[in-house]
Amino acid sequence: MMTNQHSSDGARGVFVSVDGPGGAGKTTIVRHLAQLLAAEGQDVHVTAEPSSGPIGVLAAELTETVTGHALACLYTADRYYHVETEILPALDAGRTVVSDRYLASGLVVQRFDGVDPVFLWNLNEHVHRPDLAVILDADSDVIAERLSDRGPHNRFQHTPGSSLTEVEFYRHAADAMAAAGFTVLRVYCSDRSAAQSAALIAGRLTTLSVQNRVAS
Ligand SMILES: Nc1ncnc2c1ncn2[C@@H]1O[C@H](COP(=O)(O)OP(=O)(O)OP(=O)(O)O)[C@@H](O)[C@H]1O
Ligand SMILES: Cc1cn([C@H]2C[C@H](O)[C@@H](COP(=O)(O)O)O2)c(=O)[nH]c1=O
Repeated sequence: MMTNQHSSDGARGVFVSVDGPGGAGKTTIVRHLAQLLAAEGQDVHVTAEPSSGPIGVLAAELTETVTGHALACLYTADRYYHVETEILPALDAGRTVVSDRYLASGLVVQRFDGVDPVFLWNLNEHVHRPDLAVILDADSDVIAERLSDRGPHNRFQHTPGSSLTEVEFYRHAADAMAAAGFTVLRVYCSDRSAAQSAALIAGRLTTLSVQNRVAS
């Protein structure tokens, strides 16, 4: 995977991605996190994948009907476009970018269609690294219950046992990313409220910013 070039003036913003199994609470936690960071005075840009750009809109439209490698390529194309047109410009403007789904989702979701994780990893090889990749982890029974209360968002969440499989896929993705040198924060969110998970992430971002200031 590509490593990022950081601007030498230290003005570039911080990029945090939040991924994890369906129903783990990504969207809810991102909302709390954005509020916390904004309350600290940060200029926060919340985004998501699929992005609202043309490839993201197409991917979202086709998710129920297109499968496998073709869909993986579409989501990865959206990711590269998302980085180029939205994430990097926001970071260059000094904003804190929080993405609801990013690379780890790209390493996981298409595995439900049988796509080889090595293919997914290679496809994403040049994706911009988040400063902090948060991966939510949870007891699969807890998130299966949250999903059934809220209702599934996509075909991947209809399969019985999908929560257990997805938890395992995200653990594998977190291990692979950590082994490749990503800064990964695993947040176990079965027994934490969304606000508590967001506070944990915000705390880690503060530590990272202090470390980066000391290092520069
Ligand atoms: N501790 C918790 N943390 C986060 N969400 C929780 C928690 N407890 C219950 N929920 C609820 O779980 C449901 C799923 O949350 P959310 O939609 O944020 O998940 P998600 O990971 O974004 O799901 P998806 O991948 O399907 O979009 C919501 O109704 C949310 O209110
Ligand atoms: C990034 C990414 C997303 N998807 C799919 C999975 C879902 O159908 C949507 C995301 O919607 P949600 O409300 O956040 O669950 O996008 C995918 O298949 N592959 C990906 O890489």
